[in-house]
Amino acid sequence: MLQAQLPHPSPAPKPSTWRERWQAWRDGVLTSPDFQRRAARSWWMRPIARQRARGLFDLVAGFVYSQVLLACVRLKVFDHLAAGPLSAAELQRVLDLPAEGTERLLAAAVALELLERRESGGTLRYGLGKLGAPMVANEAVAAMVEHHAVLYADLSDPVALLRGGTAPALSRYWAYASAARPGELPPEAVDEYSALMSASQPLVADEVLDAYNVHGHRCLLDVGGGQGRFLLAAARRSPTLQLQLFDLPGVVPAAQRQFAAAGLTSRTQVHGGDFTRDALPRGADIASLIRVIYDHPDERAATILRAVFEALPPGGTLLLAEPMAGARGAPRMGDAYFNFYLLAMHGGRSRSAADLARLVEAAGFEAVRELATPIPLQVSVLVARKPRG
Ligand SMILES: C[S@@+](CC[C@H](N)C(=O)[O-])C[C@H]1O[C@@H](n2cnc3c(N)ncnc32)[C@H](O)[C@@H]1O
Repeated sequence: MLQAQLPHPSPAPKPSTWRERWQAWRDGVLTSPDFQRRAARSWWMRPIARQRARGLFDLVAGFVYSQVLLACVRLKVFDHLAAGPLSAAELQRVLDLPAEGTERLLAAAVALELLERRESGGTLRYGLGKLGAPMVANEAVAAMVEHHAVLYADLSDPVALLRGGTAPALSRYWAYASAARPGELPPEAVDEYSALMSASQPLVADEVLDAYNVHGHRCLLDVGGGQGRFLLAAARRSPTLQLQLFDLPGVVPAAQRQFAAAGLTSRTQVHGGDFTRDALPRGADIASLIRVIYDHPDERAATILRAVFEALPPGGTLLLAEPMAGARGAPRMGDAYFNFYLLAMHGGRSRSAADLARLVEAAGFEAVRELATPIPLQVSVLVARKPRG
């Protein structure tokens, strides 16, 4: 029905260059059912045809795969197998599932390489697969997997989301993203996302701190530092480093509790405020923005970067880390995943390292460079300097 209301696109312009003519010919060939049938039957084209069919099927079935992982996380399947493989009957008992549900889950998890079938002495057991093994006691990924229930609910009508005008649950979850005055949000509005960020911070902190050595610095200001997990990791690397955290007032009590529990209160200053309105604390020679800028549209991102610039002394260092579009080996992460996630969240943008470098330079920084991280899918890093003169 809706289809009938869509305007017809105007006819495409005739291809004029050799490249456009070749692309038009290729589109015609690849969309032809006759070609697809012949490709699947030809011995030399079959591997390509199968690979494409598999790729397309994976896109169609992606949600099911995610839910298999969610079931494994909720049932703590990976943790149950951490001590060694178990039979289906043993797993059925610990998972408290009916026999058929157990068999189906195990078959799906094996197909997705989360688990592995292992036979020995005529007994079939299930052990950790190559994708399941890193999930053992992995609080960070488990928290993200659980969190995706909110995102997937918002994505149930992706066209409505793209058209705007919906009220995605994710934008309520990240209360600051659409609040007129985020500085007035109470702890109840920020606690849930802050706990998620804190739980997932181990995916990021070591990558960033391996890429950039904070040892030579005196004081690190983490802007939008949440509950302080990144600063705690930095403090472990550099025992003399002074720590400053700036985040919304609602986040401050939880951050203070974390520093007190780690015995770091005397090395730490925690400041509450709104980085789009308030000045940031002075005194640090390095400031970090970890998973902060991608939450915000360009104008607000520029305001935050200028606030950081103002807070640093001449020669001060900016450390900016977040997942970036176009990251090496992870083309889908920025342009597909974060692009839609940030749309549902409201107003953020997945940016490439080059886009971020332009924003950083526009705020006044110089000598912007990208540092290599082992897993750019998780985080990429830029460093820049405030001019000395
Ligand atoms: C995506 S979280 C990242 C938290 C932390 N840096 C990390 O990587 O775990 C963004 C952080 O920015 C903070 N934030 C958002 N808007 C803010 C504002 N206007 N002023 C100060 N902090 C803000 C949030 O409270 C949150 O802690």
